[in-house]
Amino acid sequence: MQIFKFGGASVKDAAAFRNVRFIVQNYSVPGELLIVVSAIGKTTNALETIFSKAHGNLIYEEDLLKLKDYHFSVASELFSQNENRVFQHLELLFANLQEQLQNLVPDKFDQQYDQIISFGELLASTLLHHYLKTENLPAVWLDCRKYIQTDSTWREGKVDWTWTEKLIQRDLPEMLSNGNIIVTQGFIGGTSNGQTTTLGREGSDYSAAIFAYCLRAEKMTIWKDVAGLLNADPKIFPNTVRYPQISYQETIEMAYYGASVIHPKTIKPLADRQIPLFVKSFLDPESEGTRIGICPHEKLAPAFILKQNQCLISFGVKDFSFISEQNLSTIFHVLSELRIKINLMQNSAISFSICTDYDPTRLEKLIETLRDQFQIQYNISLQLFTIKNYDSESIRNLTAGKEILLEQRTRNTYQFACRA
Ligand SMILES: Nc1ncnc2c1ncn2[C@@H]1O[C@H](COP(=O)(O)OP(=O)(O)O)[C@@H](O)[C@H]1O
Ligand SMILES: N[C@@H](CC(=O)OP(=O)(O)O)C(=O)O
Repeated sequence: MQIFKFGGASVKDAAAFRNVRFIVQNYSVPGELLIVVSAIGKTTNALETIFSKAHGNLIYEEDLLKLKDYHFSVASELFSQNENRVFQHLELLFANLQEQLQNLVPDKFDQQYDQIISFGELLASTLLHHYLKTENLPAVWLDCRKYIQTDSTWREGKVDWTWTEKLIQRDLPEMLSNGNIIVTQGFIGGTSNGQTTTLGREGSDYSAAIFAYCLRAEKMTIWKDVAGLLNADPKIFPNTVRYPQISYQETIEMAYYGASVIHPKTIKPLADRQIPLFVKSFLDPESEGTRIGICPHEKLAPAFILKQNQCLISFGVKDFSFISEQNLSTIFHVLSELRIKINLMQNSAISFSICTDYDPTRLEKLIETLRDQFQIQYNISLQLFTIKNYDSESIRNLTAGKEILLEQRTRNTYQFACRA
């Protein structure tokens, strides 16, 4: 059996849904397919805006209506009005969403975030399930919150692998053996007491990998708007090249450094069970794409990765002592408590610097906690560039004209933070 994952871009309108149906019909067999789908288009961003407005007691009704219109306009193009079960389902979901938005309480921000933001995937999977059925495909809708079990680390639920695998193995092989195509949600999971969690933004690739792992799938395909895994994001860098095949190791590093085409957590479950991952274009499904798996280490074209909106923080010692392991341990402890992830770090005799994603709330807490012990300085609005498998020409071309604040080079990887 295999797993298909369709992201927001591949289900952004009615034509995109028709294309998904074409791919399902032509590249899979009923009884051997589980589909993971993300929220349509930019729905998750829209839900984040609605949630933060509702939480701040601001007017959000217009945004909610726009989101509802978007879903109903896609539905109206796909379904005739008299075939109304899908419309009822969408109405119910929006009524539920509205009710939850009206009952937010001031604390529990992250917990409530998950309950609200998860509606995107519930809506998208409802649309896709009904649409495939209308097209005479044997689709069944699966509530993945009953299968992907997580702890209650809101916004980044940690998967309970043993329990998740047990539940999936208990029910899904039988559902598939009855000839069904399972349609489920990406990005979301559930706790043992029935609360919804999310797995981290852009986490649907990871959801698909969880299902692939637990079902010991033969392969998994993520359908994207690009020709495969390229050596850079074509929206940012000109003249990209596609990797026809690439190892898990190389891919996991690219994802870690910020290649947003694959969620960084996706690779490990697949590599653990040696399940190949295909990145293919939903715009040109016949084309070869990229195969990620066990493969010989060839010399790869340099890969260019850009992380935007970075913050460079420097911790200086206040007396004339050096940065010690004791200091570092204090800093790391606070970073871990605040869930601040380090993208790059470097120390000198009297200071320690890190580059992280800019999050004003977390930064404020960090400074508040450590200001008595360290002199803290920071710069925001920075870019972090990484070149994997660099050569001197790629470094020269990329750094030209940039004001570099921090740089680092290992045998295979060159990184620098600079002003945007
Ligand atoms: N190395 C890369 N190769 C291909 N695409 C990349 C790469 N790095 C970033 N991207 C971007 O990833 C996008 C696809 O990922 P994403 O938007 O998350 O898809 P979806 O939300 O549909 O799953 C591409 O449109 C491209 O702009
Ligand atoms: N909808 C979620 C999860 C996701 O992975 O979406 P996509 O597959 O469109 O990147 C998000 O936008 O974060």
